[in-house]
Amino acid sequence: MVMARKSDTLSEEVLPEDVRLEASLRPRSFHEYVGQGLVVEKLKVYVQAARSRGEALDHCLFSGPPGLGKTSLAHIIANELGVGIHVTSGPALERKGDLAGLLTNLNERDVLFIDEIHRLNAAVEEYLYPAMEDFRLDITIDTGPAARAMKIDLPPFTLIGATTRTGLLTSPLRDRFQIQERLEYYDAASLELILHRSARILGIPLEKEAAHEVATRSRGTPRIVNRLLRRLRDFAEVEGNGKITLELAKKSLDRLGVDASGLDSMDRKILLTILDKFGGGPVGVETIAASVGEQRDTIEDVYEPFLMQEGFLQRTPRGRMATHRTYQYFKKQPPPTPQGSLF
Ligand SMILES: Nc1ncnc2c1ncn2[C@@H]1O[C@H](COP(=O)(O)OP(=O)(O)OP(=O)(O)O)[C@@H](O)[C@H]1O
Ligand SMILES: [Mg+2]
Repeated sequence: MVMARKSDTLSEEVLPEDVRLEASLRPRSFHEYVGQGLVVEKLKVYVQAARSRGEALDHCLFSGPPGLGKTSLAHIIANELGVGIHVTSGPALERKGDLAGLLTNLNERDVLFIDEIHRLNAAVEEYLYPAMEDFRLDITIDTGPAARAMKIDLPPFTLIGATTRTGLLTSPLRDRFQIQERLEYYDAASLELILHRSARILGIPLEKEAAHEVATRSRGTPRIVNRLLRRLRDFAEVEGNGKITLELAKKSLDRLGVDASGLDSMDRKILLTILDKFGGGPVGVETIAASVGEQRDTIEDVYEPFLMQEGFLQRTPRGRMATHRTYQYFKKQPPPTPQGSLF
């Protein structure tokens, strides 16, 4: 289990309490899965088609920032296909034998879900190619002069891979997924629906206006919405009458370091580093990572996509740059350039 490194940011890795919470709140069918409209519409068609032909669904690759619902989708697809799901992750498959064990245990049309598939090691990855393409395993028995190559037939199955960025996959692996979908950040309306659903399941009284406030301050991410709901419940029970009201939500979110634009403390730290230490950029992501004490991958997977979508950050060939909006947000004056104003 991955432990969070810092407690003052919203967007960090999965906390142990999330694992329990998510199991109870995870949507179980397409019907319960809120948002991602176009992706879900397409998947419904593919699933129905595969079902009616009695075939395994084509291999699927889901990408997108953490907490947007990749794992949930994999479980839903298996459910809707009416097949079993076997769950593992890239780092867990250390040796070819680990993968062979899983593959030879699959039933016909089952789903094999590999989370963090970009972290598969090269030997295991190559072993996966014939399994994906021809439902076949090429194994070698014995070593040295006695070594013999053997082929094992596998039942047709569906591999579902999840990754934060498709760019992290080698192209031979990526090309073997016939279905590739990218999950986007959720709009506030979808997050509100998710909040109300979670509040209902957990029995937490939640005002409509409060739900709207939380939804607009959750970095477009269902996992964060659910995490904040839990924290607000604590505030409501200890300092209020148990109900999450707009006033309580606003006050508690401020105290949690989540501002009105939904930026958390690490978001602000990154932007301020670019503004104050590097004159607004351009500055390389490695340098930013070192300055804020975060890993480069985390900056690229978790923080940058949201900051770029919200117009706080620009990626240029020479590095990351602050935008007009960043200066406005921090109430700072953009630096003058020889041509006059930068913007
Ligand atoms: N579309 C959705 N509708 C309702 N709830 C959702 C949706 N997507 C995600 N959630 C909620 O957010 C939680 C996190 O989702 P999930 O674990 O599927 O994300 P993920 O993309 O796999 O994240 P990671 O990259 O960290 O593995 C789920 O347990 C669920 O409660
Ligand atoms: Mg996941």
